[in-house]
Amino acid sequence: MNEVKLTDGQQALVDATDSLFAAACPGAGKTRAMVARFLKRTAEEPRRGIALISFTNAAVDEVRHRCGSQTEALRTPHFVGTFDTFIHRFIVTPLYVKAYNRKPNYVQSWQDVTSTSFRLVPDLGRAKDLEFRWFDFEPDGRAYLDVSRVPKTFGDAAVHHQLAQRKYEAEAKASHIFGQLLKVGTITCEAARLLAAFWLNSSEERAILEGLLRARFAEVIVDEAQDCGREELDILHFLQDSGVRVVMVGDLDQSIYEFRNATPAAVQEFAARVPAQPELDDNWRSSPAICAFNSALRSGQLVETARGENSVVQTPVHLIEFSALDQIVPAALEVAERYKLAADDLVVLSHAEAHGMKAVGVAGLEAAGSNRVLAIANAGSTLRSRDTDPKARRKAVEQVQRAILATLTVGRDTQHHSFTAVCEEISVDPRWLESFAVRMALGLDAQGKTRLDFAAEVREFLKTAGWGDGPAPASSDLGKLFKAPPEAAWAGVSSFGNSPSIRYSTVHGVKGMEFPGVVLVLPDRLRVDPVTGRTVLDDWEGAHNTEARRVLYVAGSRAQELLVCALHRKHTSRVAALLDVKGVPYSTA
Ligand SMILES: Nc1ncnc2c1ncn2[C@@H]1O[C@H](COP(=O)(O)OP(=O)(O)OP(=O)(O)O)[C@@H](O)[C@H]1O
Repeated sequence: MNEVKLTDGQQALVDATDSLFAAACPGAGKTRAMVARFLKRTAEEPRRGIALISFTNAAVDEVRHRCGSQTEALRTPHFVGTFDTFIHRFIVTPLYVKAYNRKPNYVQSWQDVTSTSFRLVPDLGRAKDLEFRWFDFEPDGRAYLDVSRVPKTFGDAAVHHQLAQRKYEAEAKASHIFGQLLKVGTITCEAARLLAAFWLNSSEERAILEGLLRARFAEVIVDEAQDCGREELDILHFLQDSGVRVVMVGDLDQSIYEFRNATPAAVQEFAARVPAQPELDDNWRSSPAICAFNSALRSGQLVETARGENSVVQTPVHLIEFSALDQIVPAALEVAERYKLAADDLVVLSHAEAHGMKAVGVAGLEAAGSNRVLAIANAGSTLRSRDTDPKARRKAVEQVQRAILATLTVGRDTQHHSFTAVCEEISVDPRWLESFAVRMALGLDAQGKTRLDFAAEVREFLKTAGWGDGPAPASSDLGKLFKAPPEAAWAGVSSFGNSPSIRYSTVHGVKGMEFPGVVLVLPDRLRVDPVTGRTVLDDWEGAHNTEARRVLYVAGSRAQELLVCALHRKHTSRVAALLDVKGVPYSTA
């Protein structure tokens, strides 16, 4: 087992006997403390379980890893998993089985189910498909179209106007599809949350669940509790009311999932009502200048102190100015060099992926559109490049899997079914499909080939591949499904080979992670909030606690030794003035 030394503050979280909400600064060792508590509590509770809930699979993997050899703690009755899995397994599945007499099949998102892209009849003209994610659903399945989510690319002004006019029709259709999905048991995370909320409102179902959960769990620990949305808070309330101890730890300023209903105000309100609210203000990750930067962006009173090995690092925050995004990396590398940091130590972070990508010189994947041949070319180069992040790799493989699945389901009605359900229906092992997709993507190299040649190669590969015991595609379908991509899109393929010399990610993609150096990009045009009319710098200057501001805080607080703010020249003086006021040590040299 790992020898873990805890500070007094961390130990207090481990030993607490009441429900609590601990507010912690970045790098406070939240996960370390929560894992220590989980291991202690699982050893103490022989019969009932302890649940440790995180929000992402990456966080769950990290917790599992940190449990080391103590695998007893990972077995039933205990639980380590995401909030979604908890909701599925312990709330929705038992009640769904009772209501429908069959097991539900969970999928990640609406996009995994074909029928959630649909068209109206008669059609809206030259428009793309309508998408489920533009709708909000009520627990009873009623749908509401949020026109602000309909992208400009959906169609021209006339099409948008028509959609607004036929809003009720679109909502009725979405609602109908939702009902179909529920009936066949295809449930997304979002639908599961709705169902959970629906059932928690019924006293009969509540009584059933209360009995089940109280018998099963003594305690539920929630890491990164700031990410709780309304539904999760309702569930935690319910658990508390059912006599289950609830232990939460989080940093409200790292709440960056407003699009998922996570609002720090609601979490704060919840926190104020739990019996204990300890604070952790020692930052074990970052240098004093980075801690000062964090405190300058924080909304609450907490002031953090650098405590770890980087507390002796004197490096100020560096401001570098650019007028074009491709100037950032050379300037950042030059600063890094002064502190003996290399390209590998750095990550470029931006709110929108496109800015980070452009800064490091990567061609956009979205160019792939819906052309399968292009998706396969893309996937090959993504997998071959050492530097692409795991999410991009997974996305690329998924696109290839979809392309293969399309060849095996020609003429079948798969639209209401998830990826896994389709595999099941045509007897294809999802793991086989994944490895086939990877083999195919790596086996075909688009570099230096014409679009027509490469498309022919893809068809040939599929024609001659070993399909094992499973179904094989009909060669007559291959020509239709694997057409050569348009010339303009193919031109991007030639730049695939140039892998970036420096990592990049969105801020959302690096939550919970840490890097020796962070390069935080503030581009030319900052997003203007449609409601407040303010940009992130307006928010910072006006002391408005908004998500845009918290995104900056999450980004900066990932840095251990060096934080470089890469600012479009329009913003330099404003940021410098803010750092002056807040007393953050910085350099523009
Ligand atoms: N008591 C401690 N002594 C030494 N190092 C520690 C201690 N606690 C945590 N650390 C180290 O500090 C760093 C930050 O810890 P961790 O990532 O768990 O923090 P966190 O609170 O989850 O951060 P964030 O919320 O910002 O993602 C890690 O490198 C961790 O190993």
